[in-house]
Amino acid sequence: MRRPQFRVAAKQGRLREADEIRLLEAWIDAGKPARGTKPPPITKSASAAQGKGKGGAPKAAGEYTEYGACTLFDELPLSKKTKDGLRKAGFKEMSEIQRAALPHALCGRDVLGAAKTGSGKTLAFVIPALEKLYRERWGPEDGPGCIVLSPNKDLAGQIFDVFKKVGKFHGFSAGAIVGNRKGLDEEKAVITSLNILVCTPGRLLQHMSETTNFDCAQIQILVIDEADQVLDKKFQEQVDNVVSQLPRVRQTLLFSATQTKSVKDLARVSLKDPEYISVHEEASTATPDNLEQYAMIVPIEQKLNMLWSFIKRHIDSRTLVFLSSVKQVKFVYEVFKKLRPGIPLKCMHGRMKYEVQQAIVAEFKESKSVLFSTDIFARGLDIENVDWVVQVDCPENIALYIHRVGRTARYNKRGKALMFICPEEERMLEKLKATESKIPIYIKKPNTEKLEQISQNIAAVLVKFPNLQQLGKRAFVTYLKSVYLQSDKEVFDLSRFNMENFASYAASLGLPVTPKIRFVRHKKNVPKKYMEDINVKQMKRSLKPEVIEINPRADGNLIVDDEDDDILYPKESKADVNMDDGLDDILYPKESTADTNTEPEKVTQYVPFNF
Ligand SMILES: Nc1ncnc2c1ncn2[C@@H]1O[C@H](COP(=O)(O)OP(=O)(O)OP(=O)(O)O)[C@@H](O)[C@H]1O
Repeated sequence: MRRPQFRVAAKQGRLREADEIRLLEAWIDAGKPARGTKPPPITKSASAAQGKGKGGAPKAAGEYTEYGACTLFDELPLSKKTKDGLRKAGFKEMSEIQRAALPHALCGRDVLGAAKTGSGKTLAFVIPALEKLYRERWGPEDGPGCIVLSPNKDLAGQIFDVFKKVGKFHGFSAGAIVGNRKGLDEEKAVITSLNILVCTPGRLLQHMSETTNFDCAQIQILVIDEADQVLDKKFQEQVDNVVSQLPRVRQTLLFSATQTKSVKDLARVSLKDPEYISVHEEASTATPDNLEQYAMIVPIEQKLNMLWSFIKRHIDSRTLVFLSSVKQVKFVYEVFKKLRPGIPLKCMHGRMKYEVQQAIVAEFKESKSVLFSTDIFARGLDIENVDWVVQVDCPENIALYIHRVGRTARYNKRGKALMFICPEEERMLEKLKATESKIPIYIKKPNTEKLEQISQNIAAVLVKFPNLQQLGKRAFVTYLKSVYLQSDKEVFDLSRFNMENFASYAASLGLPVTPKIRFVRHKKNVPKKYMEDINVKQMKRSLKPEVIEINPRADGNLIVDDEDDDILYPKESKADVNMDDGLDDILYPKESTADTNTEPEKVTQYVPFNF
């Protein structure tokens, strides 16, 4: 039994909170910015005026200041607990997006926020979420009050970490739902009691339909990070289903560096009279100012040589390398590791267990190294001091380019980005260089004298490690598949490559022969035996069994016949092979045990946390 003095202290604490909430509510109401307004530019005199009646805390009882103009977190109408959390985490001055979005979000308005990568959008929604629940006096017994949707579990984990830091002194329970299917039961046991849930739409929906007593009818605030991606067609069904189960009266905040402008998308989440906040709309570039961007025309068969030479010449850098498929990431990582470039190598992709990914990110943060990754980490991943982002494979579109390069030059730091572009995909370069794209990218000529040729060395590695040969073959096939499945045919068109390109690309991967791939078209739901194999004749005629011939019909499905189950039947509209919707182990077959870079599986699920 609690001793009386504890009860007295608890009661006094509650009363103090109630007083604070009353004061905050009055302050928020009295000083709220007019709709559609932006904060004034920061000038020295404006800064000095803070706290003296312009944007500081209330001067006297009943007298409130406008907070739309302030520059410091301390000057906002925030609870002491949030201010203490911010101070402890080292956040003092607001970034542009925070200055612009927080005053509107704090007074309960819906916000559609856009700002460059690395500009601090996370705090622009974490703070209002904490404050909303605090002012509503949300308690553990009230269940879920805030949902944050993120496109993948890694980003969910990262957002959760920010909640943990800033919400340290609050009493909410929160969790990032980041586990695999095995952890579902464990999640079910706690999810109903979490106040703040950070998760992917797929996993949330799964709980909505399978977890007894999991009720989101009281949700006060819905946040969608990377909103353009989460509202994209890949998540459409899931998001619509989730939103249909949330109350209509709620606050909604959408953020992204490349924001959706589609009215239809916005209608789907029923934004009410939202504030459109795009702090960098007038900026001359869509990418961070401190980012140097280069592109290099590199033939497909020279990409690995170029990558290797780059790594060897940047052994004192922290470099993030993007490749287009899991198989490529694994292959390049394994082979380069065997060739010992003189800098630690790591690899990361969406099929790894969450804890393994976390450990790899932590190691990458610690030491100068090269991290090979799929696009699962193109968005949101916040690692300080990444020196270089290298895109070995062409990004699917301009938005993806912006997010990939945005992994460096974060929050006023400097950074560099380099993209390899095959001559066959040069159209992408034109698109990036177009005035409206606002991407200052410079063409760099490859220095062929310094280019190390490593195909022979890779071939030797493959002889020594036959399982890598299989992996190389799969990397080859999945690369072609990823190009084939891209929707932008102006950029991605396999027919622009010729047989020699493919043969030398295979040789550059150290493969003794070009893998035999047949692209077969067939009508939907037509049994395999009736499929029209258009290439057999051509292949026989040319007597080249490794012929790759592509001749898809507009409505045709693609079959890659290489006896590799998980690439045999690519999902069409859900073409992103790296997409993580929280259901990865349902969508994709388990990896074979030959996967050498994943640690033993642990059952990971949620990471609940009581603030
Ligand atoms: N006011 C601030 N003062 C100091 N550092 C900040 C501030 N706001 C954010 N940061 C830091 O800036 C970095 C980038 O922030 P954040 O990840 O929120 O960017 P973002 O805009 O969401 O980027 P992306 O679009 O790539 O997801 C983080 O390390 C964060 O801690």
